[in-house]
Amino acid sequence: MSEDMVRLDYSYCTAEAVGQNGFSDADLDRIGKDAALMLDSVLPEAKQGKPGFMALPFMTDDELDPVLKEAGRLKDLADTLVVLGIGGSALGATAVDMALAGSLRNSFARPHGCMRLFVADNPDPRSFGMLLHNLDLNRTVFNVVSKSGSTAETMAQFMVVMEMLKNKMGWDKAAQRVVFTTDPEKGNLRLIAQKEGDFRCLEVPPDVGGRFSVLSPVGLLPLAAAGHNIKVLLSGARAMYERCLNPDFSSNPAALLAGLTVEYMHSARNILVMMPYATDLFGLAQWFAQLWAESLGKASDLDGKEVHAGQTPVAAVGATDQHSQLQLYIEGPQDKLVLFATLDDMGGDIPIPGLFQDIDSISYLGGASMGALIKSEAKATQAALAQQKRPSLNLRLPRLDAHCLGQVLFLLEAATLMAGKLLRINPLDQPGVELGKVLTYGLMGRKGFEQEAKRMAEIDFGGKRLV
Ligand SMILES: O=P(O)(O)OC[C@H]1O[C@H](O)[C@H](O)[C@@H](O)[C@@H]1O
Repeated sequence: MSEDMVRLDYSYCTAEAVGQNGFSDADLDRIGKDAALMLDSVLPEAKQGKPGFMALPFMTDDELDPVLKEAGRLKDLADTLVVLGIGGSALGATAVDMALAGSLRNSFARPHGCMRLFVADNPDPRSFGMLLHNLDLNRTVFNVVSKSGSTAETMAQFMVVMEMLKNKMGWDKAAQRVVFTTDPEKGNLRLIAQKEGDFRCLEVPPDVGGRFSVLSPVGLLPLAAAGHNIKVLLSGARAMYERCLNPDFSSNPAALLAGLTVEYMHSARNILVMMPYATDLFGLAQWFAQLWAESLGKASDLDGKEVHAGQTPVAAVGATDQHSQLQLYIEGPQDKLVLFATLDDMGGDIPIPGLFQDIDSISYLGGASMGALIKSEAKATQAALAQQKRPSLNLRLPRLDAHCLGQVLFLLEAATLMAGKLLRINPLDQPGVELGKVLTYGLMGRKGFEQEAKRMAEIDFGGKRLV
């Protein structure tokens, strides 16, 4: 196996490591048989690039060209890019930018040729207002990302920004500073682009759902503008695609991840904690939370039977959350599976100087390094969980670069699809989030949603009992 490969370590899911909460060889055989049936249905479609996210790693240079050209045009116009989008239209760009440029990326100047990237994903007037207040509009461009083109939060942000830009520089110049990423044919952004003419547009492939779209122009444009090598990101995803199409369960990391997590769901491990031991991977854990939650949290199975499937994802980060959540994971309810992610090469190390050698309780740190400390903590935490018969998995990344990240993104997407197939639910829709949306439309007075406004008056219990 190449040294560049992301590996899945499932040693802490075995009976040897966690007793009755782990799997024996016979269990693994059984899980493998179910997974083989699942792979029989997934692989022929995946080979055809279905569902749509399977084809994204294979975008050709011709398909990438408009993305790279647009990123270049934006860089010529400005040094700051603000993405207006939410959910799958926001989390992927944040995850990759945070991973590759660091959690503190917006606190310091970026290297030459790399735009500052802000992802404004919430219509919270306080935080959005503060961002707008601090932006120099002459040096800022905006990427409005919405597959549907109807998401209230994103459209509201767009309208606010457009008004500001228009007042400052007139409509035509303002429109040049805004690029849409949206469906090729449908939706309000497409309509506005057709009507107003001045807006540039990139396409979200119609068969790629928002939470699976990070490797489409949704994620690729902002990432290219921020200076990340999107071709290397895709090459990592391609390498993982090959491995996820392996019909042999025991060599297929996505099938293993899906098979083991679904098996744990069946034994009431209803919570999946993703806990990377790297501050800069916290965005990845948040991106994964949407992917896992929206894809697997379903009321009914493919036959319409009520199942209420799913596993609650929790985003944590090591070592930080050892000092906040770990107590619960080690001694609380036996309802969790922890998915660690660790880096073999932390990307630099900091030696700890040998100060205070007369204080035994800290002298051992002198001469060691921060990298050695965080790596020991990751190992110790997995082992400590196992001592309490708590299973865990570990995604081992050789290092934090675009190639490894491309592998991880694709692996988690493929595993999510496969988990959905094993659960016999549809992992590609999200019917449950609709009701809240239409009730909001009712409250906001949207035409055609008068019934929802009435309904809201009946079911709004908020504020009825205040203390
Ligand atoms: O890209 P958009 O159409 O604006 O959608 C943004 C988000 O909105 C929804 O509520 C969906 O639940 C998400 O899956 C989606 O990523």
